[in-house]
Amino acid sequence: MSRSESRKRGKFITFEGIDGAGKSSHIAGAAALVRGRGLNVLTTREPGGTALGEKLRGLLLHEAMHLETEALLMFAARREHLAEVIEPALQRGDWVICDRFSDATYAYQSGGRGLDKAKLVQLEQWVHGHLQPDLTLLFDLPSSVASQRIAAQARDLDRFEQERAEFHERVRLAYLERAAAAPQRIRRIDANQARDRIKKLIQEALIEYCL
Ligand SMILES: Nc1ncnc2c1ncn2[C@@H]1O[C@H](COP(=O)(O)OP(=O)(O)OP(=O)(O)O)[C@@H](O)[C@H]1O
Ligand SMILES: Cc1cn([C@H]2C[C@H](O)[C@@H](COP(=O)(O)O)O2)c(=O)[nH]c1=O
Repeated sequence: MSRSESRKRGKFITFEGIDGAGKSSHIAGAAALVRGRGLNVLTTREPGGTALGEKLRGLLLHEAMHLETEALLMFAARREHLAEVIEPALQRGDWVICDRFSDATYAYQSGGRGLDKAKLVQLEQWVHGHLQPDLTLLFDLPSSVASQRIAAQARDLDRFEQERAEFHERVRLAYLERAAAAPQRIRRIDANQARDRIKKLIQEALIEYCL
């Protein structure tokens, strides 16, 4: 067995939630906590995280497309991301904190857009049947509050952010369903509270589950 094979695999942590839930604001802090324990940690995002994935992200966020094309491109970007970034890091023993992963495809493409979940189960099996996040932090927030946060940013909105409130509520419900189905992996965080309080909840979850 080679030295890299015998090394303990790093932890894979994902952050999820509807647009504007506040998850990205906490990724650097979570990474700092892990680094503070003497561990290497890499932060990344989906869709994206590789040169090709970032090009696909540009298309996904800004070009109209068939909903199956959208789901396939999400998984194509993910395949590249896993091969180029996530799996090598975990094998080195590094931790990976990823802003969204496959729970987002279930929530947005199935919950939000209505794609048959069975198709996503097949794609997930194909692309990462052997790997699931160790811990997923689900930032849960009513879509009305999330839209106010996005509106306050005063910038151009992408295709998903431009969707109606009902779309975002369906996405939220789909996330909550996934959390109920996998309580050992997905921890719901009430994102409708002060950043400091949320930071503390994240720290508690990381320590309890992984550190
Ligand atoms: N707890 C909070 N209370 C109030 N505003 C917040 C809170 N957390 C984040 N925000 C603000 O809400 C906006 C969205 O935050 P952020 O970009 O972290 O969300 P996100 O979940 O990553 O959204 P997206 O997926 O759309 O990128 C930002 O303007 C951020 O400053
Ligand atoms: C991974 C993934 C993402 N999405 C959507 C969700 C968001 O609206 C954007 C990404 O933007 P963010 O501001 O960086 O969160 O993409 C999706 O629909 N399906 C997915 O699998």
